Amino acid sequence: MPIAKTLTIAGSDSSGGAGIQADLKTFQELETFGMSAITAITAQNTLGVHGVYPQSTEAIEAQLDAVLSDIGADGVKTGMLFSAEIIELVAKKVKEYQLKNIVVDPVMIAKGGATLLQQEAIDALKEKLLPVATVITPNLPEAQAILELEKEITNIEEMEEVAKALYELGPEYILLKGGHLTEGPALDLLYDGKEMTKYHVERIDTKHTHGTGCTFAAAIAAELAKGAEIKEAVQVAKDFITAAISDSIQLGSGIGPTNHHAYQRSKRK
Ligand SMILES: Nc1ncnc2c1ncn2[C@@H]1O[C@H](COP(=O)(O)OP(=O)(O)O)[C@@H](O)[C@H]1O
Ligand SMILES: Cc1ncc(COP(=O)(O)OP(=O)(O)O)c(N)n1
Repeated sequence: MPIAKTLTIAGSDSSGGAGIQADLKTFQELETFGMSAITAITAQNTLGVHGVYPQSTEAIEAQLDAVLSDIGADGVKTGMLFSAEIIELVAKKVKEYQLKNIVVDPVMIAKGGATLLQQEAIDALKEKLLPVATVITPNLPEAQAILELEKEITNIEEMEEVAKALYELGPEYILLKGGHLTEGPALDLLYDGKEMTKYHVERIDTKHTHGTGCTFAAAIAAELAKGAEIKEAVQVAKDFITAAISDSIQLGSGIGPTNHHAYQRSKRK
């Protein structure tokens, strides 16, 4: 069987734990052929984001056209898109190349607080990209920003209401991540317009969770690209990220990255 082709459209994280680097490691570990279009370069380490250098829409379009006109993609993950112009370009390319299996991780703010999506780009995200997404993977603060909610989302009942409201914006599926809940298990909700499916694992006691959202979304894209159904793709991604967090790596003096190789290693035991 030919190898499934996966494309990440995201920002570069120089420290290797999040962004393009996390996505490519995940694509590789899940036995797909990973490719990239870099939207922004970040100077980043375990202590935070020290600089953000967005690429021109010309450079991003050239990367996308080069890859998609020749090789194509069976699954796509979008991460840090930074501006309304970049979001509009990506939405245009999704339509132009009739891309399938689009996982939109609506990255907005890094754990250290740095802005990875301009505030004024949220409308473009809602109007242009969410309607063409197969699945969106917001964390709780991102869901709150998209829906312009004043109050924080704090429990499973509120998460269910939020998933339903996000579904009205047009994606085929909503995967609402509950990593930011302050107590209880690490719980995520998948909503398909009818049914809520819950994925939960015991919360792992570690501060080294840099890049968890990127890794999780990239794993979903890889599994969809290989032909998995959505529930199965999310289950593999949940197992992948749980193994990666369980075996997270203490590098630098801040929030370290997860271990992208842990899932394959645990399967071999
Ligand atoms: N401490 C933890 N233990 C186990 N799973 C976690 C932990 N923190 C996050 N997760 C899981 O990692 C994935 C990414 O979630 P989250 O941290 O909410 O995203 P983001 O990195 O976008 O903020 C989700 O499946 C979430 O449930
Ligand atoms: C270049 C880049 N893209 C995305 C992120 C955010 O990644 P995420 O998985 O949400 O992890 P944290 O920033 O929350 O650790 C990033 N930091 N850099």
